[in-house]
Amino acid sequence: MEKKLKLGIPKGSLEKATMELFEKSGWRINVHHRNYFPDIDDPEIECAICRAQEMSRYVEQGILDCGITGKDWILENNSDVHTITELIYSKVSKRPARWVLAVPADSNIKRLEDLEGKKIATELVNFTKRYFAERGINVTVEFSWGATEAKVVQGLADAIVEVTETGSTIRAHGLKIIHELMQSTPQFIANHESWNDPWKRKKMEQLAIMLKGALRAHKLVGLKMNVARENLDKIVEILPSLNAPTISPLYQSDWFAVETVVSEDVVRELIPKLLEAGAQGIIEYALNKVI
Ligand SMILES: Nc1ncnc2c1ncn2[C@@H]1O[C@H](COP(=O)(O)OP(=O)(O)OP(=O)(O)O)[C@@H](O)[C@H]1O
Ligand SMILES: O=P(O)(O)OC[C@H]1O[C@H](OP(=O)(O)OP(=O)(O)O)[C@H](O)[C@@H]1O
Ligand SMILES: [Mg+2]
Repeated sequence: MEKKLKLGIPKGSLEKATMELFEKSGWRINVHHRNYFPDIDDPEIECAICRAQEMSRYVEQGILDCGITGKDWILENNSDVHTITELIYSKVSKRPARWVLAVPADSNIKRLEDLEGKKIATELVNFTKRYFAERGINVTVEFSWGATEAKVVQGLADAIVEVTETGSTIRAHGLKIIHELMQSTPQFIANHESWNDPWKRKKMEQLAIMLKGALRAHKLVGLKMNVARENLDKIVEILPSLNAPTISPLYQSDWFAVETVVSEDVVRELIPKLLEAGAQGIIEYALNKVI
């Protein structure tokens, strides 16, 4: 029988970034309008789109072999799943999402303890209840279906526990963050039984290597240049490098090709310095994966 790995892709905030990551990793996923079973260009994988909030339950129950979802929802559901690897990306940046306690800017609630007897609105009910219970603070936690920031503004709750990435939604509602409860990043998780199946494990490991490789390549570029022997030490000293740079002699000459991988952010400072130190024929190129 043909073997297939059932892979869950999160719908919602992480969907676009996840699709882009798979594309960069070497798998093209094609979503059809109003259909939650997208095509993937790998006959060994079967994709399903499902809510990030429910993913870990489906993986735990074996409906899916594996999937990607936030650490926050795995903890909220208390799911018993195997974490293959953490994948550090977000909706718009590479920063982790943060679950924070926020109150109106003029509130006299300043610390966690000030919430004793108060009401909190959140989508992350179980986690929040546990968090306050572990600290011996009595609070009422109410489930919010979304647009949670509005609830403190409307006076429906004293505080909210909400996810933030850039902070713009919190700011737009005139709220202030008084505490961070957790940071959450996407996790590639597996059902325990699937992880113990050698064929499935191999396939999941292949995915993990390529997904991590594509993430590591983000913001990294390759730099290559020609350098005369007398300038070589000077150039190597200037170069920040993941590893030592590769240096190869040019054919029948006293020049060398120097190759390295650097962060994209430093290139604009680096290239003028390299030129000044005698490098020639400098090229910068994009990287798809760094393993
Ligand atoms: N603005 C954001 N920036 C980064 N990560 C986010 C953001 N919003 C949500 N996430 C992450 O995406 C996952 C799903 O988020 P969330 O629970 O808000 O559902 P959603 O996909 O946004 O759907 P909904 O429209 O119901 O909110 C979570 O793991 C969360 O940490
Ligand atoms: O700090 P920021 O970058 O502003 O991101 C935070 C916002 O992103 C999420 O909303 P989402 O887009 O998922 O909409 P939702 O209200 O339907 O959850 C989250 O619920 C916040 O409202
Ligand atoms: Mg959301």
